[in-house]
Amino acid sequence: MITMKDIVREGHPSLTKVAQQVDIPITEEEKQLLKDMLTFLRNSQDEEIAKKYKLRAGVGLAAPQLGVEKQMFTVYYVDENEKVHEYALVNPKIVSHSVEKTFLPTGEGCLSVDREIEGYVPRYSRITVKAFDMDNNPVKLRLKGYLAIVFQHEIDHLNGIMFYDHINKENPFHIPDNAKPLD
Ligand SMILES: O=C(O)C[C@@H](Cc1ccccc1)[C@H](O)SCc1ccccc1
Ligand code: NI
Repeated sequence: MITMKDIVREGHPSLTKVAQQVDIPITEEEKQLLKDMLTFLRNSQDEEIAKKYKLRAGVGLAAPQLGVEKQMFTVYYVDENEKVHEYALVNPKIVSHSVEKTFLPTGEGCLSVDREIEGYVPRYSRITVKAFDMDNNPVKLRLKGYLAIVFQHEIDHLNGIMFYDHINKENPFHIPDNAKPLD
């Protein structure tokens, strides 16, 4: 079972490298890792399990955060309509995006960052992502809102980019002209 000790922290080289493309079809070992990563996210959002194993809540996890420099990530969260958004994807590419940007008014955090870093993280409001799922099927996803933000945070991890790399250094709370806070 993945716990916080398996998650690498700032300073670990995996977090600032471009991860390797994964050969398709993926191996059984890679498929099992994706399943284990999804289980971590579900566990991290379960009050009892998270308390028992001291897990920080997470809605996304990328393989480089486990020191595995492969283009793989998972997302798991339940939205306000109780809809489960669960993804385990390989070799994702943002193939198109809106000009318009958005940001979380509360800023972002990261399971690999053990400190609060304030400031707005501009993200594309809408993205189209092409990837492969864990059964080697090609997928094309059109995303907006919070899910689009989570995907961009995770895909950044596959390219060695941390959320704070997007924060304006002169004014962390600078709002770009074409950006609107996520409602
Ligand atoms: O470190 C990670 O990649 C997981 C992040 C992903 C994330 C952070 C900010 C904005 C979008 C995605 C964690 O989920 S941060 C902790 C968290 C937990 C529940 C809800 C929101 C953020
Ligand atoms: Ni992160």
